[in-house]
Amino acid sequence: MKIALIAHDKKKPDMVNFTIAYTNILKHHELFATGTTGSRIGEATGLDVYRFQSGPLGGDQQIGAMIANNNMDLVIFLRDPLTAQPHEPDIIALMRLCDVYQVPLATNMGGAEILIRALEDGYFEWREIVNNEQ
Ligand SMILES: O=C(CO)COP(=O)(O)O
Repeated sequence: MKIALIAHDKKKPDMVNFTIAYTNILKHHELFATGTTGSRIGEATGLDVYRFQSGPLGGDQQIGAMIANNNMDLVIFLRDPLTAQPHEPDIIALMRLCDVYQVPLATNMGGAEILIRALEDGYFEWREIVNNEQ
């Protein structure tokens, strides 16, 4: 599965801890991230992560483009709900595209835990059907 990992600055420690905890699951999948999040994950876990631009420089939009091509199976986006982001329109657009294409999206750690366990337990097999229909 193709998984996008994104975290706002105050949530990056949580994302690092999450990816350390679930390295054994994540290593079986294709990982994509916005620039700084991807660096932090790579340094902490050694996982192979394709890095797009940093979020404020267009990284959310690049991941959005993958979603629009139905080329992303899961998005884990640890958002900071308490800090204004200069690129808020890009963030909203990314989440909207997840809704357009029925891509599972977690925006906090609670959802991320559930989705990663669902992935491990095979609940994402329906995505293969979607992907094979393309
Ligand atoms: O701003 C972001 C998502 O909106 C994240 O970008 P970085 O991973 O480059 O910090």
